[in-house]
Amino acid sequence: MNLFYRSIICNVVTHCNTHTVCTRYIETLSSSSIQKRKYIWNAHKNKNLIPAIFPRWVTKRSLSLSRSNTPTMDKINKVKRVSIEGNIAVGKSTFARLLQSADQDWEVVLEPIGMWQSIESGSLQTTSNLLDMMYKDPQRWSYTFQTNSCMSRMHTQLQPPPARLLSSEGVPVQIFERSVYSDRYIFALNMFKLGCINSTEWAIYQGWHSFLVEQFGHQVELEGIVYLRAPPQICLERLGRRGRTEEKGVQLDYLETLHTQHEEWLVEKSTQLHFEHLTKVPVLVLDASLEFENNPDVQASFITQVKEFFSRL
Ligand SMILES: Nc1ncnc2c1ncn2[C@@H]1O[C@H](COP(=O)(O)OP(=O)(O)OP(=O)(O)O)[C@@H](O)[C@H]1O
Ligand SMILES: Nc1nc(=O)c2ncn([C@H]3C[C@H](O)[C@@H](CO)O3)c2[nH]1
Repeated sequence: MNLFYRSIICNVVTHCNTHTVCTRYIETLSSSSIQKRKYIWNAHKNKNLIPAIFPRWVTKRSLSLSRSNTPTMDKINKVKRVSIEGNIAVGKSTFARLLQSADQDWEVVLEPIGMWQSIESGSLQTTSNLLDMMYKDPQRWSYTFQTNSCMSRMHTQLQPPPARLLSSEGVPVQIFERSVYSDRYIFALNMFKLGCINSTEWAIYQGWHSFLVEQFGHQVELEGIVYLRAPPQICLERLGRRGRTEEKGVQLDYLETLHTQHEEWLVEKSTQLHFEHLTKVPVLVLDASLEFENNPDVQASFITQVKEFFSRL
């Protein structure tokens, strides 16, 4: 199945004009997805839409795959994909940097927050800070924010592993800070529960999220999740110390709702998931309330646990 999806991408690149891209893609979709074909075909007819949707998501990964032969695909498939999940300011980026320096076979991909803070809008070369807009007026901007954050996460998860990982003799791992899954099962769901995303927006979000995750198949699947767990009160203190301007209005109750979402998805497993593989992904829970930043003993213990976890995936 993995090779199946990856061969689609190779076809896309080999025939790089837009018309062929669409035709090839449509030909290779599963025979039961009539509706999906119609959707893509209609998109294809709108000449402005297609270049914006397909090639940007597939280009980077596909360029490397187009030159690839079966041994290279084997190497790509050997790279495991893991996400780091956890509440706001729990220490994911700090932990990710620690992992990056711990092992040459690990490649960390941080959350693209800079993109959300600086969205190019219009021809006047102005930028909008969507993160700020979302925090200031969540009712108005949450759906837009989730659309953008999920697209950027999708893009991130489709990036090919660096050459260093492909030539690794050990256990190469791509580590993503959050994922298309936390986008839906933590943030978007939380915003829906808080009434910041209405039921129509929620239905639309879920529709395209399922569609995209299913179509990209194994390329966006994770082999493991590391959950950094800490009480919301500790996250609030760290958030305050970090002092990111957009987050000034974040209150404890918001962090508590996000904490509940994490617990339901990753510990209690009571969140209703829509992807079979996701229900089976192993989760490593680490006690992130420990002040590990300046404590080499805690750091060493975390790295040992992570290494052991990765080796079992
Ligand atoms: N284990 C820790 N102990 C004490 N302070 C920490 C710890 N981990 C992170 N910090 C501090 O907490 C703040 C938030 O950390 P960081 O930016 O890594 O969080 P994050 O989870 O990546 O946040 P976000 O959810 O916004 O992406 C930083 O100031 C960092 O120095
Ligand atoms: N609403 C909402 N949806 C998301 O998918 C999402 N992902 C991250 N964030 C916020 C948390 C931090 O302030 C900041 C950096 O993580 O961005 C999000 N907010």
